[in-house]
Amino acid sequence: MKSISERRSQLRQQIRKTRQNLTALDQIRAAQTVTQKALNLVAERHAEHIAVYLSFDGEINTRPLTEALWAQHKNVYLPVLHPFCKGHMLFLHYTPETELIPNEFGIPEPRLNVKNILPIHRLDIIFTPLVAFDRQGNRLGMGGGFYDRTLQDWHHQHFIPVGLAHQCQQVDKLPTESWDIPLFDILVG
Ligand SMILES: Nc1nc2c(c(=O)[nH]1)N(C=O)[C@@H](CNc1ccc(C(=O)N[C@@H](CCC(=O)O)C(=O)O)cc1)CN2
Ligand SMILES: Nc1ncnc2c1ncn2[C@@H]1O[C@H](COP(=O)(O)OP(=O)(O)OP(=O)(O)O)[C@@H](O)[C@H]1O
Repeated sequence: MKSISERRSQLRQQIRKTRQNLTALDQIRAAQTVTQKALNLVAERHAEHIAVYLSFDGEINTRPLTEALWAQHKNVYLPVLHPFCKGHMLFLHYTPETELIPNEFGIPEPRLNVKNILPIHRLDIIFTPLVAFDRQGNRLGMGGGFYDRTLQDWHHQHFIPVGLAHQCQQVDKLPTESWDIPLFDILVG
């Protein structure tokens, strides 16, 4: 019998490969569907401060959503790896003028500037990347535990965490760890 962590890393590899193999047309359609669902949720929650992420590795493309949010004069934020608190993230204001520099994983992020940090408790929605999810709303990420740490205890906070995913990322039941807390919702494209 394989350990939970072995099963999680095997699943991570398998679904990342499937996701990377989606066609350009699949990607465009999925992003359109998810953008519409996300904008509906933003309106329903009267959300003003919204965290997104810059997509890579076949993740749902958040660019159309980001541009729609800017057009609605919403405040948009991106995760930035914490410079010395290993495994933690900060959320920085993101505008079309924001200068981006690649982090240690090659994902572009805003240059760290204390003036642009928004404390997590002021966010209304955190749109969350994920590799795999199940019907219960559990998520499996890239394996760094970054979002796990940010989202722990979210029921006692103001924001809601909402995953964005392709249909092919759904599994029957994820092998979960003690720190996994189901998301508020997962929008599927
Ligand atoms: N778009 C996006 N941004 C994000 C995340 C994400 O999942 N998606 N993260 C969500 O947590 C954080 C970054 N987490 C990551 C964790 C591992 C790897 C990665 O590529 N790992 C390599 C091996 C490790 C290495 O190169 O040091 C791999 O798996 O091949 C990338 C991002 C913050 N920003
Ligand atoms: N709430 C937490 N507090 C402390 N450590 C944690 C927490 N959540 C996860 N970790 C640590 O982070 C590591 C990676 O966790 P896991 O495999 O669940 O990441 P993931 O959900 O795939 O990644 P991510 O959240 O970055 O997308 C684990 O080995 C675990 O020790």
